[in-house]
Amino acid sequence: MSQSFTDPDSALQALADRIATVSETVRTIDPLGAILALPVRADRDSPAADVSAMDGYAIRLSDLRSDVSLPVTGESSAGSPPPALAPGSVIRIFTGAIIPEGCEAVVKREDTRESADAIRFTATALKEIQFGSNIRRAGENAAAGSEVLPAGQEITPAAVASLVNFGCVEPIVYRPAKVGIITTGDEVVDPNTDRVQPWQLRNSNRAAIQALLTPPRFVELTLLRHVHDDREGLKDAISQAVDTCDAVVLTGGVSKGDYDYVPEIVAASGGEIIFHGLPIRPGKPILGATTAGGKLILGLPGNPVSATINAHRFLWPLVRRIAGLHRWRQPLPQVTLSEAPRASIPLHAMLLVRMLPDGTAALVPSKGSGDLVALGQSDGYVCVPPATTTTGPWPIAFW
Ligand SMILES: Nc1nc2c(c(=O)[nH]1)N[C@H]1C(S)=C(S)[C@@H](COP(=O)(O)OP(=O)(O)OC[C@H]3O[C@@H](n4cnc5c(N)ncnc54)[C@H](O)[C@@H]3O)O[C@H]1N2
Ligand code: MOO
Repeated sequence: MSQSFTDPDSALQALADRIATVSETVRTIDPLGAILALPVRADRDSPAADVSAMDGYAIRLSDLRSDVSLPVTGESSAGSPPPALAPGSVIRIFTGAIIPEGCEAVVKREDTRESADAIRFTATALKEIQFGSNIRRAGENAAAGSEVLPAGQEITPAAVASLVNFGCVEPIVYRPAKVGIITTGDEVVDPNTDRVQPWQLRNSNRAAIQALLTPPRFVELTLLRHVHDDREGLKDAISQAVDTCDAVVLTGGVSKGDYDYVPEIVAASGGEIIFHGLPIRPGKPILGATTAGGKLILGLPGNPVSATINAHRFLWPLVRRIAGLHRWRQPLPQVTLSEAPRASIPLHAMLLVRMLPDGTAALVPSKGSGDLVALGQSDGYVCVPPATTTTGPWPIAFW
């Protein structure tokens, strides 16, 4: 039963609650951009031993005096085990090298006066060095066995560094979410069509949604179809897409026209329509549904600005969720508009904006949801609540 929602975020949440997430996992040696299916644990303490945080000298605190010249009796360099530290002497040590037995602090080189094979301490060293100074303790980042990366996290370049450090060279990740894009409409033609007639237009919706989903590794575009405004053709396309994909997004055919077959086909196939129509502009006719098996069917309005904005606002977070990301909803930063929206509408408005050098956002003049010029010139859109004509700050989503 389709529900009536007063705000788009609760509609998104209700749909998210009904869809199944990917459960199959794979082991990969090339994990960048994939989503961890199991937490990663430290295979040993990090750091693995007490190590020096600075280039300098390993000392005993009882030797930290102004009146002594201490002989340098050895060296602890990264990559080899250290010699022991005898009382009344120091050991030259390098960043990352293991702390010698008996050492209680490391003094930076620049806080010593160095001669050929002995050192004296400067006033700074005498004042500042305490037990443990410039020593990174074994296990201070993580103890062996503790969780260092949670399941459901995207493997970013930063996470790759962490994985490798803990010896996890073949993490277990979710297989990508399979998404199918079906565009509809007799007037819509391939962008490579030679002579586009006045009654035709190029398929910009497919290009926009494809572009939106292309960067991440956790998405696989499994099916790209265009179908004419024909009930049987659309039914077949949807059924084939549902068989092979985790999520199917359609554009066009969701409104109230005679050829708008999407809602009835979804309903007839046994799916559950969570919403059909939301108090948003653009995108009022949007349709959110699930199949009996919990797959997502999202029907976006055909108008290109509407399709692009709502793919970003609804499809993108839902695909992230299906793919297994725990933080599938990304919090939006707030921005103040350089001028207030002129008209007050009783809908949640998503308004195209461009960032200005002073950090405010200017509304991009737009002729409506078919205006691909305004769309192309925008940096993103702001989400303004109903009946609002103030400059905010409002949440902003960047493309
Ligand atoms: N009687 C009503 N009419 C309309 C309503 C309404 O509530 N009552 N809502 C309007 C709104 S809002 C929108 S948005 C559109 C959405 O309608 P559809 O989803 O059925 O989309 P279409 O009619 O198929 O197409 C609308 C528009 O977009 C162009 N289009 C379609 N597909 C593509 C594509 N792949 N690439 C580029 N452009 C595309 C299409 O040619 C139309 O110009 O309905 C209003 N009507
Ligand atoms: O989705 Mo419609 O774009 O509100 O015109």
